[in-house]
Amino acid sequence: MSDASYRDAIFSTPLDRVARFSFDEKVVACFPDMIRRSVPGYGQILGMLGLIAARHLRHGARVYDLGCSLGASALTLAGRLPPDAFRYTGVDLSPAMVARARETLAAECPDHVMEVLEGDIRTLDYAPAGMVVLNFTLQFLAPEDRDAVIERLFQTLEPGGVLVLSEKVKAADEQENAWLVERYHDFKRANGYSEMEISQKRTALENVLVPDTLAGHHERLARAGFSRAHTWFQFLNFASLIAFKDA
Ligand SMILES: C[S@@+](CC[C@H](N)C(=O)[O-])C[C@H]1O[C@@H](n2cnc3c(N)ncnc32)[C@H](O)[C@@H]1O
Ligand SMILES: O=C(O)C(=O)C[C@]1(C(=O)O)C=C[C@@H](O)C=C1
Repeated sequence: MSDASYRDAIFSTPLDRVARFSFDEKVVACFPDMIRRSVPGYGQILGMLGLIAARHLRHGARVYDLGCSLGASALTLAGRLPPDAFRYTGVDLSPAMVARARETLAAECPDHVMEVLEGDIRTLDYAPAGMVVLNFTLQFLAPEDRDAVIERLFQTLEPGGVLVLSEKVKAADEQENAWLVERYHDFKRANGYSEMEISQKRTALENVLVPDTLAGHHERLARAGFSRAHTWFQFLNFASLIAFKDA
């Protein structure tokens, strides 16, 4: 994957009009670099997926990775679990992402059962699954569509199944939120992004990536039927939750 991946310079020159952020070919070409430099804890969250699957996934069960982008979660799972331990189904709306994910997975994990579907996670016809990964994807759905997707995922999970939900979050307290966002921008500066890149990306993501509060996520999971959910990771304004369906 790294061979054909470029440094993210998408917002490095001044733009007359900053377009809405979209997962097009330009983003696909630099996505591994973009997400690593833009999401605090991304590598750690990915690394834990294999350990969580090793503990919670029924042997041979299906794993859905919704908004799978280039299939990074599939690569981590394949690095931890043998081929017969799970069947992977990645789903993404972006044709460019799907094409690259298919190439990568065929080349890197030829012995694992890996499929990547081009589709919308709001309307997909789901098959029963032991684990669902929703890493930095729910935040891109219109807020009014989120409840129905989480309810659908609850129904899709087998008894004893788990949902891993990672998201950019906002703090309910205004001052706390401002502090987190400022330090997040420091994090981006430290990772080599300029003021112009930070500000143009922020404009491009306005009304496209709409974060919920952590409490909002927990309430939605409870409404959908999950009996328990924990926040197991937080780094600045990025967090990951695990939700359990009763066995
Ligand atoms: C930030 S990326 C996810 C990163 C990825 N999960 C990872 O860990 O590398 C969000 C992805 O969600 C996809 N996406 C957005 N809305 C979607 C939808 N309604 N159905 C399917 N995929 C969607 C985008 O195309 C994009 O690839
Ligand atoms: O750059 C930002 O401000 C982000 O919120 C990072 C973020 C995300 O959280 O999904 C936004 C878009 C890209 O997909 C990669 C990372």
